[in-house]
Amino acid sequence: MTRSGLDDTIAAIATAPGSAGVGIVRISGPAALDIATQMFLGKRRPDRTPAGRFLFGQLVSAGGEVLDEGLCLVFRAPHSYTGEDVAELQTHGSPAVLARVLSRALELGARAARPGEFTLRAYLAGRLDLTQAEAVLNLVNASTETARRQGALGLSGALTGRVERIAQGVTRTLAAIQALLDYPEEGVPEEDRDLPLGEAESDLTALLDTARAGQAATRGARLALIGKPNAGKSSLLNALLGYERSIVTPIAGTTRDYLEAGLELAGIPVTLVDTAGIRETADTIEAAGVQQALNLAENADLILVLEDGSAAPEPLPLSLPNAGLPNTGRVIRVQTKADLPSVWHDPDALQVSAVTGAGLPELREAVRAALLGQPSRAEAWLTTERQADAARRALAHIQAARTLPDDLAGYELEEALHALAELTGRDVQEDVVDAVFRNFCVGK
Ligand SMILES: Nc1nc2c(c(=O)[nH]1)N(C=O)[C@@H](CNc1ccc(C(=O)N[C@@H](CCC(=O)O)C(=O)O)cc1)CN2
Ligand SMILES: Nc1nc2c(ncn2[C@@H]2O[C@H](COP(=O)(O)OP(=O)(O)OP(=O)(O)O)[C@@H](O)[C@H]2O)c(=O)[nH]1
Ligand SMILES: [Mg+2]
Repeated sequence: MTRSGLDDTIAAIATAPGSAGVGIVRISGPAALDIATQMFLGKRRPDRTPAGRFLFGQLVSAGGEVLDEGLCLVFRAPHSYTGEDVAELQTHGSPAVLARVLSRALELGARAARPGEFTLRAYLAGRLDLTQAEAVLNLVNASTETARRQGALGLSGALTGRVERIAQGVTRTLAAIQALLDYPEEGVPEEDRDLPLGEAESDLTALLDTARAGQAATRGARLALIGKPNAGKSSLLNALLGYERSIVTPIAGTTRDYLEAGLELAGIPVTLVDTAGIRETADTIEAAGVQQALNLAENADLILVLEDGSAAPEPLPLSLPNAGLPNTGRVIRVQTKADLPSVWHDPDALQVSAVTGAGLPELREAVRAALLGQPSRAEAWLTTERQADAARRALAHIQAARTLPDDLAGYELEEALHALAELTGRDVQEDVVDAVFRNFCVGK
């Protein structure tokens, strides 16, 4: 996506594909109202209508054919979502109507908008910062109440506010250090050095602690069920889902290919992944399934390791690829078949029965705790890896500054401020911005 072409007028269908009561074609840019006037016939012309009005009329083709009747909303720069002149054509929401209305707008000189281009224009006009644009994306994609709340909080500027409070503390120390470099005899008082930096460090650490929850809530989480054949993986998947999705038999090696199913768990959109039981095998097909299971475990956000409680414990013949990663809490150990007499005991394993449902609430709670932790729901969370990465770099610079002499600390604090400004998007490279907007759909 380039910044050139901001003089263009862009158009797109803003509503979801498929049939709906109403559909919207949005046109934004200097020619928006002119284009609308040529394709919308009502009592008043859009280009002679004051901002904030809507008109009723007919949408017409080049040859004068009536495509549909509908409404035209008129926005005038800078008072619109994009900050530009905007016309919204609200029609009956069928794919056929919307396709004709959009192509008429394109015929009249609009260019098809790229993904996220309306919101990009709002960002470039300074109407949204980058965390707010990311929040818009979260709102558009929100499938759970937690994701919606975080989207709304982010759009209100709450995340930027959190980041800016941290930046203020850093700026205060930086100013004191710079004054000291000019007037060395004064010395930096502790209330301008250790206190604000200590606070910035703990606030930033708390903010970073929300990143896992923020990403789980907005992007969803993948949960792999891993274990030996017959451990009860498919049965547990079915029990968590509440319906028979996966084949269960007493034969070891029933599941060969992996299988995914979605559910909402504590406000997180979760994809459960059932996998082939892990064992050494001469069967080529099964061996491929075992390899796949290990890859799925590696890429999962959380791994449920299942072991049959009614059978003698046997270590998995293959070590889990994530063992020893710093990312703790990625494994939950589950002792299955808790309704049968158990032949081993391990206080670290959760006892669950897919048959009676015993232990399922505790398992759900363990998953929730592993994915969300305890971040305050009222506060804005980091919701993207981009944000978390910037926050991590800022934290590292602040921590370095706390141990360094003043002249070197000043440099670290400048770098920390850069990273925080990247987080909000106040100081950010064009390719980073492009990467953010690439994730949007067309029409947003
Ligand atoms: N039909 C429709 N619904 C929508 C949007 C839209 O663009 N069109 N939105 C977006 O996709 C969201 C709302 N966001 C918007 C944000 C600002 C303005 C706007 O025109 N602001 C002007 C005027 C404010 C006022 O009259 O008080 C401004 O800020 O100056 C419009 C929508 C959600 N619903
Ligand atoms: N009593 C009891 N039996 C269970 C439970 N869970 C699974 N089983 C039985 O254990 C056997 C294997 O269950 P599956 O769910 O197919 O095991 P799996 O881990 O998916 O096995 P593979 O697909 O072969 O790797 C079946 O006979 C299930 O009925 C449980 O909680 N209690
Ligand atoms: Mg199975």
